[in-house]
Amino acid sequence: MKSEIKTILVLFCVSALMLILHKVALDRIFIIEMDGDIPILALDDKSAGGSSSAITFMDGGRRILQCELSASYQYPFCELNFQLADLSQGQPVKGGDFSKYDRVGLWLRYTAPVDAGIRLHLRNFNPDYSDLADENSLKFNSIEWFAVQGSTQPIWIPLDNMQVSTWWLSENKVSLKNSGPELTNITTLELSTGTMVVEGKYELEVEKIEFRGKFISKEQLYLILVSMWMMFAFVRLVYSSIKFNKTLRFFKFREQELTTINHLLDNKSRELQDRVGRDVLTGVLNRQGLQAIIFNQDGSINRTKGLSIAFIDIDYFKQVNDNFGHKVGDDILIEFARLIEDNTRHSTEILARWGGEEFILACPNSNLHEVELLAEKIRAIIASHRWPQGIKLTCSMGVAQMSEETFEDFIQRADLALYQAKKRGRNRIVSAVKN
Ligand SMILES: Nc1nc2c(ncn2[C@@H]2O[C@H](COP(=O)(O)OP(=O)(O)OP(=O)(O)O)[C@@H](O)[C@H]2O)c(=O)[nH]1
Repeated sequence: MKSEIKTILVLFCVSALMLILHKVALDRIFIIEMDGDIPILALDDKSAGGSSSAITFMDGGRRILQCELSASYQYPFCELNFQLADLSQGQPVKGGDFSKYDRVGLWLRYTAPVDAGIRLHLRNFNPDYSDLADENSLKFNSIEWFAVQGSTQPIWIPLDNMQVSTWWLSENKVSLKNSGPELTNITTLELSTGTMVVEGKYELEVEKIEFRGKFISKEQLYLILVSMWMMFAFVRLVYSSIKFNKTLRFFKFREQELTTINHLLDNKSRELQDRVGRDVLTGVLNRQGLQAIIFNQDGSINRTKGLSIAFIDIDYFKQVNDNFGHKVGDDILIEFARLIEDNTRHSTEILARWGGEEFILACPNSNLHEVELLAEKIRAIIASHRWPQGIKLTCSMGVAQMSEETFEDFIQRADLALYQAKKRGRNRIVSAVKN
């Protein structure tokens, strides 16, 4: 941001400097010296059949034109003729390109019998309409102005004010394409007496003629400035978009990272929840796990057809521990749980370790008769299974179907039935009395 402000300030200063420089400097100047190399002639209307006479000479650095104007010709004139290019036949015409200048300054004094005008002609050569054999075919880019006598020096004339004389257009039958002012190949500059003249003596003193323009036009300067600012805006836009994309990519990456972490946390939390609900030794559900399945969120019991359980207890398990050691006891517990799970349907028959050597087989959609049949099947499997170390193992069960009672009362009824099974000699099933 800081560097951006710096750049804007620099651009602003450069723009201001360029505008100021353009205003006060960077001038293109061309001076026509009165006693220099440029041939300067005095011309009059004698060549057109008139009888005016003109002479020129230098006086203290000033070019003087003295003219005796006679009305014998329809358009009498005298002029100072500055020859800027060689117009000899057979040579390519190399005039001056005055289109590069904005204005011309004239340091002159004019004396006339009346308040007469004065004319400036910039004659242009263009092979489209000019013929070296005919001096009159050079285009007349002209201007005539009045109030010359006593005017402040210099007189600045904007070159945009030059116009092509209409008499010249019609005399030379110039096409529309070539009818506008043209200053690219100026061969001659003429300072001539005006159109509304009377007979008498005229004198023109010229000290200096100076053309001025700018090396860079206003339009070019504005184009450079606008391009500069547009370039800055473009670079800034590209930079911002790259930066934005980078930030976007970073945030997307972070989002992916967070999603992965969330997944991991989810899995961990599920794993922990699972561990809390499972018995560490046998891997089957524990008390908590069973209750989480049996109870709904609102505390009600999840049953459609009915909930029946078999409360299972291994017979004389203490003796197993005592005779074969706790480790064997553990292995027996693990195998006992696996055997029951292998012989039940996991989707509808849920085994949980209630504590010690006690298990509950819960059947959420079974009635008492169905669970009695299942219990009997399991009892027989346990009793006939080949246990390690040749151990003979049996189990007793109390089975019950839940009725309108609390879960605790229901378990207690099944427990009582189990107690009865133990009392009646073990390795058997007793159904709980109905509530
Ligand atoms: N190895 C092992 N033994 C356990 C575990 N939990 C409980 N026991 C043992 O299980 C035995 C249960 O004994 P009792 O309650 O007297 O019952 P029993 O010997 O099975 O006799 P009845 O139930 O009356 O048939 C105790 O010795 C406990 O130490 C366990 O996780 N591992």
